[in-house]
Amino acid sequence: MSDAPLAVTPGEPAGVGVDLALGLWAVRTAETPAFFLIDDPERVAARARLLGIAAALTPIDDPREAVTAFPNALPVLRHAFPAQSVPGRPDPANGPATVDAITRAVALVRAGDAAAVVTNPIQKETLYQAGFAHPGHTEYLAALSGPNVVPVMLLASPELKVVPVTIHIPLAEVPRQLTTGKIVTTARITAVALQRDFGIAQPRLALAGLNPHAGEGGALGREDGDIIAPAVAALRAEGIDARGPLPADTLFHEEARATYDVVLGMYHDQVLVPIKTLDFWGGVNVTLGLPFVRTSPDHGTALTLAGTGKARIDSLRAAVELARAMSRRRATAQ
Ligand SMILES: NC(=O)C1=CN([C@@H]2O[C@H](COP(=O)(O)OP(=O)(O)OC[C@H]3O[C@@H](n4cnc5c(N)ncnc54)[C@H](O)[C@@H]3O)[C@@H](O)[C@H]2O)C=CC1
Ligand SMILES: NCC(=O)COP(=O)(O)O
Repeated sequence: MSDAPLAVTPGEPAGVGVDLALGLWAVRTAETPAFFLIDDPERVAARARLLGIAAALTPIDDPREAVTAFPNALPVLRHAFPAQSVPGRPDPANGPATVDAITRAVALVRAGDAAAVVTNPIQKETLYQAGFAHPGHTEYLAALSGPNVVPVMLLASPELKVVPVTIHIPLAEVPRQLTTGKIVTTARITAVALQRDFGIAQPRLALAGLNPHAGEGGALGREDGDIIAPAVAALRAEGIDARGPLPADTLFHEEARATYDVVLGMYHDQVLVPIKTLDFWGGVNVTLGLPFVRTSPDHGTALTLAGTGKARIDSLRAAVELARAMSRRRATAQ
């Protein structure tokens, strides 16, 4: 299935997702992986006109038509949204259809009609208002995949790979939710994925401390010694090349980056700030631990840019290319 088309979701209809899909298709080359967008063809055509993109669209009902159509027109798998989508103005009325597009993409990849899922950004607050009960794609995709699936968020760029052990929770909750078991499970899934999906035979994992100076021997916080150090010991006992807890402030400069393949950080901003600072455009969000490949741009809905033509396609392009590479690698390994 590695050369099946990629299923691209629209994300927030009032955001930049559709602009990016149109923009990427418009600058496609022979090397661009074929993809189809799950969306309303009329809505996509209207956005193309607004953007001044002379994109040909092919409405499709069967994703298998996408590969043949792609060189000549952007294949759009028909998907209805109940409310008009005004760029920059999310409407919770479109929330269920936004989530349904993700659900459809997963069903298609699991049926073998798509090689991977590439999601455009969702406006999380708007989906919460519409009743969406998951923090984001990561947890929703895991829920769609089965009861025992533990998802791990990886942000990957040529410069750096990072994994937040805790993801979308309030900062005050981090010390409460951080456990040795959670760190070990996250690290195991990460190590397996770096081998399988990125071809790194012996991945080197650097685990950041939670507190300043990794706790300074307990004087600046006890979690580093009590929770993270035992996780590192357990991982090393299993043969995983893990180091830490390491002070986070000196973990991301160039020489430090040469000493590991991935950093596991203890909370979202500890690792997303460095990667988005180093490489906002080349970064890709990947969900590890799923029975299929899922990638996404690392940025959000960029509401103020929707419909303006100013949104950069780079991160979606990187997400599409990484999805293709990962799905090919998995197919070859089977
Ligand atoms: N995978 C997903 O579904 C993600 C969703 N989000 C959601 O996106 C919404 C907005 O989040 P923000 O924190 O404002 O982040 P954001 O990434 O949408 O915007 C941050 C800044 O980057 C700029 N930017 C983002 N994408 C760009 C692009 N393609 N080209 C040029 N400039 C771009 C924006 O204009 C803004 O100045 C939130 O609801 C958040 O939850 C955020 C990250 C990932
Ligand atoms: N900050 C990363 C992010 O929001 C991505 O979340 P998800 O929707 O991919 O789970």
